[in-house]
Amino acid sequence: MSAFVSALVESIPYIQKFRDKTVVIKLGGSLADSPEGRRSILQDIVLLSLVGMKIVLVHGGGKEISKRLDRMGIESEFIGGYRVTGDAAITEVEMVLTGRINTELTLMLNNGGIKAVGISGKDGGWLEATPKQVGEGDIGHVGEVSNVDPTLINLLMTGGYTPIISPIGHDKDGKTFNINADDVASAVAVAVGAEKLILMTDVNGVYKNFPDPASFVSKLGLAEAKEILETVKGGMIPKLTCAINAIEQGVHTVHLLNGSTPHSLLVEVFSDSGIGTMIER
Ligand SMILES: Nc1ncnc2c1ncn2[C@@H]1O[C@H](COP(=O)(O)OP(=O)(O)O)[C@@H](O)[C@H]1O
Ligand SMILES: CC(=O)N[C@@H](CCC(=O)OP(=O)(O)O)C(=O)O
Repeated sequence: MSAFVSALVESIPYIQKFRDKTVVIKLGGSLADSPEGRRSILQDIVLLSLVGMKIVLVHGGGKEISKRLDRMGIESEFIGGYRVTGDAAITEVEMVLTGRINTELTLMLNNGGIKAVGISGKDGGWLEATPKQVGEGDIGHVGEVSNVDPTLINLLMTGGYTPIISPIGHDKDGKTFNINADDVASAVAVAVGAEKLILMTDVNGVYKNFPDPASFVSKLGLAEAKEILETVKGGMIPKLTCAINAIEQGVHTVHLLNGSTPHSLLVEVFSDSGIGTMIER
């Protein structure tokens, strides 16, 4: 049997298992410098949708936001992996996330062969937030998810549309919040009862001692994930935190994957071996 046929045959049980299941995929902004990686992820998403999985795509955009803020003369400062977001920054953040990245991904997926609809948390008012307390107190317009109403997302999926989500939320007074995209993906995965949450980033997954390749972890239970959370740094803090929260609230598995590796998404979902870090209860 050719390798091509073997791979197709190996994928049969996975296609059967995940048909009609909801999978939330988060695309990290760290992949902005890898257009090839991004294109292969979007192709994979088209394929997963065409074989019957219900995909919800949540995107970040940290790198592009930092570039934009730099051009505007606004300094980027992070506390615990979260961007301090003042009044001047929030307008730029929303413009990059909802105005640019969301529309670009939506267009690429529509041209790629599935029906995609871009939304932020403001459309239909489904994503409510409160000020996030980090360190000393709240850090401007940084939001913590306080409520997800999954009605709009479910409506889109039922109608055959793939929701593409920009992580911008709001409160009842009309204040706009910049929410970490991992946090939004995790909250959405819980609210829609997702089978899987897949976080695509620019590293292979979780390392016990980053970046020592020998310390890479391919499978983590909940207790071990909590232990490792004490040692990870930067953007891995919100990522691992939200992976743990998702599992504790009913999502079956969370996968951390390197989006720069071509078609890592297909390999992770459709093969026995997997390629990233899988976290399960
Ligand atoms: N223990 C660790 N394992 C893996 N990555 C880590 C670890 N500690 C810190 N990191 C950093 O976390 C980054 C991923 O977070 P982030 O840059 O926010 O990605 P994204 O934009 O995809 O959300 C990696 O590029 C890496 O530099
Ligand atoms: C509060 C906060 O930190 N928000 C993030 C939102 C974008 C994001 O999460 O992008 P990545 O997925 O690329 O990290 C930010 O401003 O960078």
